[in-house]
Amino acid sequence: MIGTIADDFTGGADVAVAFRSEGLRTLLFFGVPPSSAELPEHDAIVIALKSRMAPASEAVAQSLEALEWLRRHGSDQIYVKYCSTFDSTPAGNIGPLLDAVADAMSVDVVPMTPSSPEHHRTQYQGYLFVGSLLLAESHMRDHPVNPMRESSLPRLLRAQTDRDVGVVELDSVRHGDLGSILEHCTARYLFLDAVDSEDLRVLGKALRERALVAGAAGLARGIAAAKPGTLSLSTNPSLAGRAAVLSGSCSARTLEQVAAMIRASRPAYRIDPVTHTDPEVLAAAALTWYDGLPDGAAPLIYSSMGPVDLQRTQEVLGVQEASGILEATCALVATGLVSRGVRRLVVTGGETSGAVVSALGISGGTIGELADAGVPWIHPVEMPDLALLLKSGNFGAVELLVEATR
Ligand SMILES: Nc1ncnc2c1ncn2[C@@H]1O[C@H](COP(=O)(O)OP(=O)(O)OP(=O)(O)O)[C@@H](O)[C@H]1O
Ligand SMILES: O=C(O)[C@@H](O)C(=O)CO
Repeated sequence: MIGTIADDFTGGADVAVAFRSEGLRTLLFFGVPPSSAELPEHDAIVIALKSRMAPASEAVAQSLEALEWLRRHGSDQIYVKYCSTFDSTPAGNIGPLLDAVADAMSVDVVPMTPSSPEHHRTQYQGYLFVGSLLLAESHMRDHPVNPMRESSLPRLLRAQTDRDVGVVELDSVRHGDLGSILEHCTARYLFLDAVDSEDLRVLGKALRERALVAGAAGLARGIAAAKPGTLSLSTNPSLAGRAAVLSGSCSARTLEQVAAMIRASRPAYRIDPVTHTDPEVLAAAALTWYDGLPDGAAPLIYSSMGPVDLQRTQEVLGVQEASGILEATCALVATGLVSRGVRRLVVTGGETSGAVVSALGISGGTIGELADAGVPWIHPVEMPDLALLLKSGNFGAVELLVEATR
């Protein structure tokens, strides 16, 4: 049974879809479940944490708790899911987190790759590409909270760990003896090139019995394909009820999706943390605006903004402070929307989703139909009449928010 530790909530949904797409019965939890949790039959468990941007010590503690829970509940393989654009800071948290998990499991070599061709992320000669651009030349260069200014995966990881880092180049992935490469590897971390889903399937086969593997949803799917289940993804939407979008991501694709909502003449309300810094005040104003909308409106409430405005806000308030204010505000707005009858709630951004899901008291959910690649509707255990779409910052078609809330 594959147990996965994902470093944010949208990433948890993404990797859960990867397992479900290969027919695995997959349970998705937000945070570490209680020991007493009764579990339905399953082939994979994903525990999504809010550890990506947390202080490294906190991220490590959360991950070790998740690891212990997963091993106690029958996981014989652990997958550490990080972002397909390797979102992290020079201090972590990918390195510290992997160090802690690998040490706890006494694992010598951790094979991995962020390659996720479905999301246009590929690894070649140890470099990470987004579409046809190197990571550091892509939109990730100006990511609002973790700008990525380096494209070499070994260099990125070496800044976060003292352990050795190696690369297996594409030619060896395609034509080499991966078993022997892994057996003779002296590096703790081994980045495996993969540029298409066939490469990931080859890797999945080679890694299906490894105790610990890491990467994004692409490799997770490769491994699942090597031990597929029998479930098919739901294709029957059966989604209904009042809809709203709450957007806290400032990623490039989200900005385009927000613009599409405005172009589609959806009622839109912008939360501005510079005018007020009290989340209660900001949320109350947004909800008062919502209360004035006509029945059936499917509005957008957002703080998403482009890099120039964002930088100005961050200079005035501080990066962490601005995030803290807005995440707390989104959490309050989400609670208010659900109590007012919203039944289809779309949230953009991993950190924002983490704040919202925690505020709603949702401990997990089942994976429903896909709104887009890696973006499933989630049906929360505690609120079966609510459908939740947690959208990764850079995922989805430009019209995704409009379409998902029709
Ligand atoms: N106007 C703003 N000013 C400053 N910070 C903002 C603003 N709007 C949003 N933020 C903060 O930026 C962060 C965005 O991170 P989040 O993880 O939600 O999105 P993302 O990084 O695009 O998503 P993902 O991790 O799924 O790719 C949040 O902490 C959010 O509160
Ligand atoms: O891997 C990705 O890109 C996503 O699942 C993600 O982690 C977004 O936060």
